[in-house]
This record gives sequence, structure tokens and C-alpha cells, in this order.
Amino acid sequence: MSAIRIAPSILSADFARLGEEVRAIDEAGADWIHIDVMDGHFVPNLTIGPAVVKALRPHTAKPFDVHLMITPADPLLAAFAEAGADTLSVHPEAGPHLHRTLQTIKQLGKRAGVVLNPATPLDVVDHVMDMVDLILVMSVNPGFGGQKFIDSQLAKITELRRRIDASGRSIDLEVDGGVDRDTAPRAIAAGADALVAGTATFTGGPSCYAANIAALRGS
Ligand SMILES: O=C(CO)[C@H](O)[C@H](O)COP(=O)(O)O
Ligand SMILES: [Fe+2]
Repeated sequence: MSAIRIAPSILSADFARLGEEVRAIDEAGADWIHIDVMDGHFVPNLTIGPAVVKALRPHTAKPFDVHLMITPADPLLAAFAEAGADTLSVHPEAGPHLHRTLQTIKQLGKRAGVVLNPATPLDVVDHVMDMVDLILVMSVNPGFGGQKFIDSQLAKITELRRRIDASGRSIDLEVDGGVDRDTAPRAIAAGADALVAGTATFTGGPSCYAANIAALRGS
């Protein structure tokens, strides 16, 4: 098992000071910067577009882990790639051709991720295991930060860990939603090797970020 990567979700940051917030979580030990892109259509919330991703890019050298909750995603993949995304993750429900979408992400030279909603079965990734770099298990329904971790996703994480190991490929298993000091160890025990955390990172303000991130890592 590789080291646990912590990806603070800037959805819980102070949007009036986003550049500063990104620098603060970088200095506090974040491995990736998780950026939640919502379109008010695929999910009932509206957040960040490529212009904001581009504006944040000079504030850190850490990888941008971009979670696209938009439909259709395909017309905007190039814009997010050019804006500075490192990983582009899509929901299979957001378009009719998941394989083609992942091909496009790879052609753009980016890491390709698939995001599984709580009710989405694992089988959706069976035939794209050879092309994904990351699989993200949603442990809340997408759309908002600050929700409660859905325990039933632990069994999915365990089974996904088994399938990733059996594939022989290096695929990150990331968990997103309701991850805090109590649920992080359970997600890790089930097989997660990357954790998204919005509320649990940003609670208490900048002076707490380093301790919050360390606690999630289990150190
Ligand atoms: O994708 C997301 C919501 O759709 C967010 O990444 C997630 O909710 C993080 O927030 P929190 O850690 O507060 O649950
Ligand atoms: Fe997310």
C-alpha cells in the first residue's frame, strides 16, 4: 500500500481568498488540491470554472485533482486541461461514452479518473481499468460539502481495492465526502489510498490546516 495522499477540497475554503487558501493548504502538507466543479445541472450547486482553475495555478505546484460534476463533460475537458488540471475525473452518468471521454482526457496528456456515486455499481469501471489512473468513490451524494459519510461505501471500497490489486495496474483509490478524523481510518482500512477532505481540512482556519491534514493522514 502506498502512502496516503490528502486532497483538501477547496469547496470549503474562503472563496474571497482562494489563492491564499491554496497556498496555505500547500504549506500545510496537502498532496493534491481537490477542485469541485459543479454545473447546477448534474448536481444542484454551481461552483468553479476553468478561469478560476487557471487563476489558481500559479499559487501552487501541487497537482490539481479536478472533480467534474458537469454534463456534458466532453466539451470542457480541453479548457480544464489548459487551465492547469493534472487529473480530470468524470462521472459515468454525465455522458453516454465513458470510454471516449477517458480517451480524450488521456489524449490531452492528463490523468484520467472515474467517479462512482454512492448508488453507482463498481461494474461500470470493469472495462476501463486499463485506461484509468484514479477511481474516486463518493461517500456522500455529490453537490455539497459538509455531509455525513455513507457507511455502505466501505464495502465498495474494499471490493474496489481487491479489483485494483488484481488488475496489476497502479490506480489511485480516492474517497470523497464526509472524510474526517473518525471516518478517514475506516476508509484507509477498507483500502483507500487518497482522501478528499473539505470541512475537515478547513475547520478552525489557517492555523489549524497542518494539524487537520496530519490527523487525516493518521500521523
Ligand atoms: O465532491 C464533493 C461534493 O460533491 C466534495 O469534494 C466533498 O463533499 C468534500 O467536502 P466534505 O469533506 O466537507 O464532505
Ligand atoms: Fe469532490
